Amino acid sequence: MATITTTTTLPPASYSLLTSSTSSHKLVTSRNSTASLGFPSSATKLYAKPLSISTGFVALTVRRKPRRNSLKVRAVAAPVEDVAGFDDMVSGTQRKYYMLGGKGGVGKTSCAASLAVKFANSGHPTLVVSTDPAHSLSDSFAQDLTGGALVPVEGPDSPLFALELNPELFREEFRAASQQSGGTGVKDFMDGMGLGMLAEQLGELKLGELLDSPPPGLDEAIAIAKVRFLTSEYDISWQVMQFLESPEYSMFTRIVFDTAPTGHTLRLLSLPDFLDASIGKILKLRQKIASATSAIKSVLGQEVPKLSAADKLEQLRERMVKVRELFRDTDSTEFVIVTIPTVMAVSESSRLRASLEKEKVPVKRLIVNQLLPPSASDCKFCAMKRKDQTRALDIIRSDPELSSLTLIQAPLVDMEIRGVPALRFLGDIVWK
Ligand SMILES: Nc1ncnc2c1ncn2[C@@H]1O[C@H](COP(=O)(O)OP(=O)(O)OP(=O)(O)O)[C@@H](O)[C@H]1O
Repeated sequence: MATITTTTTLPPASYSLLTSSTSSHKLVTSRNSTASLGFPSSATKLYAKPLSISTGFVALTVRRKPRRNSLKVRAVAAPVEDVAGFDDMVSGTQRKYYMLGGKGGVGKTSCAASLAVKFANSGHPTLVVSTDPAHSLSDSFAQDLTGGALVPVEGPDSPLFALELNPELFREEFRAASQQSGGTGVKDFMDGMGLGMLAEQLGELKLGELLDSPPPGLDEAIAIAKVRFLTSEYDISWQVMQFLESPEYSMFTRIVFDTAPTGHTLRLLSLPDFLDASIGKILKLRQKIASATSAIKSVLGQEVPKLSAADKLEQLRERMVKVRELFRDTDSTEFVIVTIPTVMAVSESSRLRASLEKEKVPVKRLIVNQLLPPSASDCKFCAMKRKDQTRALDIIRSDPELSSLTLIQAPLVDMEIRGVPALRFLGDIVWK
């Protein structure tokens, strides 16, 4: 048996997570604590009254004790293979980025949050960022992490901060920049080209529709319209680069992204190329306008207003190029696909891997979450479920996109993964 000692001070309660003999994990508590874990008030509530849940797989026992002394949490685990390759993930002090993504509801946030906790407990100052407009980091950590700014997460041994990106921020900045220039920015371009009416018409269309075969000869106008109707992906990429460039983020050696469900994330990843092309066209158009207006200026002697919205676009374009470089850097970045053992989820993961490959985003690991734990006596429902899951695992093993990835199998735990202690527990199972 290998013994892992974590450094944690518990509130006046004892806490134990014990697995049945079928599982290789045990988390037990004893007195003699060594370090401090500040429990969030919401998590403390969890321990306020005795609680005992036990099934074939995991038993969670929480008992209040009168003593105020620190308690030592000792995780005892049977020898495990280095399945996830966590040693490799944790080694080195140069900054690394891990993006976790997959279909909605498969456990992206739980896996991302547990990885962030594990990094922080391994000594890395860590940041966990949610790029999902429907943030769930606060729910997962059972702490209020909202507000679009860095918020310290209470609990882990080394600094862990969370950031839930605000999808409206860039849109607001862009709007402000447009207003500064005394007009609506992009619309000024369109009006200047006699395309104001077209801009209005394009405004009725959805971005996705605009992406499909733009009418010939109207490339530039379409490009403008696309950028004008910014989606949350623009906001997110903008902020990702903004915070990565900012000095206050330089302390973090591990940054974990909890990404939005597949569709959003793919749009986010393909955005740099798309914007590079679109903004390139807009800037060309801007040049044309600038030379035309300077000719007018020389005739009429009028000052041409500065188009600061266009400057903003130029800045956005530069940032997009950096985002693309970051997403594709095999030395520092990795996209971890999270899935569940169902045929539907596996099919989507296969498509996601293919798309990531197309975008040249490095992928090495696949987490199959919520696998039924081994059991000697399955009920009829469990037996059926297990059969389905085995079939899905077989599909993964023969799928051309997925079979080469390191397969990380994470069990279905019979309690809600919520709060730092539960995330630590999940992390010790998943990130071996
Ligand atoms: N291995 C597991 N065992 C038991 N419950 C789990 C496991 N993994 C995730 N869950 C639970 O499943 C639910 C969804 O998980 P989570 O929020 O991590 O998924 P998600 O993929 O981030 O969802 P969304 O796409 O909605 O953001 C949560 O209630 C979480 O506690």
